[in-house]
Amino acid sequence: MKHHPASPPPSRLGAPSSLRPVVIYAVFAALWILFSDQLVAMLFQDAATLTLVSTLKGWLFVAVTSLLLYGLIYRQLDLAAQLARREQAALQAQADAQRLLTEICDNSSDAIFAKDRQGRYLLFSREAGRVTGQPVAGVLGQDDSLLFPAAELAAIHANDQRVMADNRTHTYEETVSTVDGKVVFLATKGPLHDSQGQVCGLFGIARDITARKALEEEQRIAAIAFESQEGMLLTQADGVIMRVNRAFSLLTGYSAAEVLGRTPALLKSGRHEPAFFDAMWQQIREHGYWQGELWNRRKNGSLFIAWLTISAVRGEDQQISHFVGAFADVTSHREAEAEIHRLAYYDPLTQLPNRRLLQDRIRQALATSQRSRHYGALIFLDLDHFKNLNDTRGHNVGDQLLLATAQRLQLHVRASDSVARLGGDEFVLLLEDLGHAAQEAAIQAEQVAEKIRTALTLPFQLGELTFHATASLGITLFLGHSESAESLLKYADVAMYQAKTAGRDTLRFYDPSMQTALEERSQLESDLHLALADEQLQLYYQVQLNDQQQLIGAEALLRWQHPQRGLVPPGQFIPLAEETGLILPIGQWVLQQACRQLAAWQRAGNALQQLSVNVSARQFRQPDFVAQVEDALASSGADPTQLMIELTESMVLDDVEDTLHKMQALRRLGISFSLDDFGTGNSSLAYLTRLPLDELKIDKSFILNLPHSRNDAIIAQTIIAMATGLGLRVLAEGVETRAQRDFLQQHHCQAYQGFLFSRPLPQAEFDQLRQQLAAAV
Ligand SMILES: Nc1nc2c(ncn2[C@@H]2O[C@H](COP(=O)(O)O[C@H]3[C@@H](O)[C@H](n4cnc5c(=O)[nH]c(N)nc54)O[C@@H]3COP(=O)(O)O)[C@@H](O)[C@H]2O)c(=O)[nH]1
Repeated sequence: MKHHPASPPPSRLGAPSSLRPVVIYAVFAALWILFSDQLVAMLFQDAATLTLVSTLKGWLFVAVTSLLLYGLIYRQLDLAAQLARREQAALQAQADAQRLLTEICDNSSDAIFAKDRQGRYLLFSREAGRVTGQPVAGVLGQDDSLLFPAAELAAIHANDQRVMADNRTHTYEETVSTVDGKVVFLATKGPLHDSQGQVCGLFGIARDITARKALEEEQRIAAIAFESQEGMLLTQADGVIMRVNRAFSLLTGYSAAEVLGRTPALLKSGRHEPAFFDAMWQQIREHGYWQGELWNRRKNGSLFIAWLTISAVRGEDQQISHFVGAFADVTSHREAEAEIHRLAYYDPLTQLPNRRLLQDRIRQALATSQRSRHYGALIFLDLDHFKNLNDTRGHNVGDQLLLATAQRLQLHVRASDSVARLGGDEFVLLLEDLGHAAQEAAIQAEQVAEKIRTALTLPFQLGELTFHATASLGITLFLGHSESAESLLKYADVAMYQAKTAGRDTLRFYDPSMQTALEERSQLESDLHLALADEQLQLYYQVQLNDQQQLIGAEALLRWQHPQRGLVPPGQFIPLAEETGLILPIGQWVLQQACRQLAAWQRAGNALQQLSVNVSARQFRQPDFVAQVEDALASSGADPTQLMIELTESMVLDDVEDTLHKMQALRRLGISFSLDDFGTGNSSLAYLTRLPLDELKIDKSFILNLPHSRNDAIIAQTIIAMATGLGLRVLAEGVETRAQRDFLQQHHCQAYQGFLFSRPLPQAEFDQLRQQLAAAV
């Protein structure tokens, strides 16, 4: 760049040009004085000298005048030259400034531009041309529609207008499409003015801040992410905590100030071995990452399970510079999962494995047995008469027995064996590793089963109740995969039923023939469901006589007229009905039918003195049993005094208070009571005196061997004496022979029932018998 000095060039005369005319005139004046005529005349007397002086004076005048003229002309010429030089310098400065501007524009990494009021480009820098992909020359005089899509023009235009309207500089972020894609510019735009100071356009300097914006966005997202729901902590490479988020404080109870400068070791729960952390850090060092669950301790000491991710952050030198930890409290998830697992695989009452888990364990045991060729065994256990306890004492007491049973079972198996509860009173034991030989395995399984059977006979203390339980057990052996888990369970179940059939409180091994019996039982059960609806049930009547052979009443006995099997005796289906709960509708039907028959006889003028009806424990324990009886009497119109309800000793003893309460209520209606099967239970004189009984029935097992059996004879006599003493009528059932009847009569038995007089008969035949008996009197 050239330098243009502001001062003019030095004078050739050696003096400043402004002094030059003064000097000239000063010299002239001096010389003029010197050569004045008077002075010359005074100084020089001769003419020649005077002429010479006069001539010199003339020449001097000419020289001075010429010099003066020359000075004037020179001065004018010098001024013109100066002016020309100044103009030249100004033009040069202008050109320099233009070139400077162009150079700045073209070398700037920012896009620089200027537009007129109409938005036409006046200036467009090289960078502006590059990003828009347009030649600079082609853009000048054009507006933005040449450069940007229509959708982007409005914002640019609005910004431009604002700058011009405000007449001041503004900075905008403008996002436009360029050859580099969408680019965010930080555009500084200011007004341009014309010579009158009017806004005539605008200039702009636009800087590409796309990368910076992206970085800012990343940082913003990272900041949001850091403040997420997950606990976050950032540590130095040495583990010292540098930063934690709010969720960290919420989850751990530690404020940021409390943990900064410390290490995450302050969260240690003490539940993990050092090896756990060694493995964790080794993985982070090798893979830069670890994810998993660990127990942590909050500030308040409580523990929680954290699902933790640790990521190593490496610097440019690839060395770990930081660690980022993110964790969520998954304690409730894990608890819920554990609860779901517990519910899915464990019995909620006893916490023993349930059927699902047992089946799984059996499958595993089969696989183990397949490999080892060692036998295993399944023992299926069912408590005897558990339903009675449940029905009579309530579910709470029943549950206590199940819990106590579960505990005893666990005491008598090895840790490697499994005890499961399938439901109700059914338990299964899975024994493994019983040796190579079947016989040896059977002996071992039997020993365990026997030990358990014996253990269960020891009294259970259920609250205030001392309870004696027994159980029936079925055993099946297995070796390898010869049978499926389901089949084995079925076999053990079948064997258990065999044990029940054999009189309970015993054990049986599985025999394939048992399966048939089980299937029959299950068929019977489904048939029984239909029996009521299809009116296959009937009441038979068995006469009861006094010692004068006179009819004093009858017992209603249930029969099932099965379409294929014929007449099914109650001994075969009443226990099944009790187990399935069908006894409730069946028992209700019996009551109603008995009352209807009593009323029919009454209406026919053939009233029966008394009709005994059997009631099951489950039926009697129903809270609305009294109402059911009332309903049967009311709907039939039967006389309550003709109805006698037979209860058993065990029923009465199960809950004496409830029994008493119901008996008293029924007694108020006029109903009488007979105590059935007397002598077979825990005969207790104490309760006999408390209950509103009318009759004792000596169980037929004591009659069967009379009069020969001395024991039975004594028992029968005692019962008769006791009943008489209590003012109760005594009835002997199962009287089949005259000898029995005679013996009983000798000992003052008052009433009799048995095949000697008649079998239970259908109503029509019973009516005929009654007529015959009446005629005989
Ligand atoms: N809950 C209900 N139980 C009922 C009902 N009907 C009957 N039962 C009970 O079923 C058991 C078997 O009854 P059943 O096969 O009818 O046997 C009764 C008589 O047939 C039988 N009996 C009568 N005389 C003799 C005899 O001389 N010898 C002999 N071997 N058996 C004889 O005794 C049974 C009557 O017993 P009990 O009821 O104890 O008086 C039985 O337990 C019935 O209770 C019902 O409707 N509901």
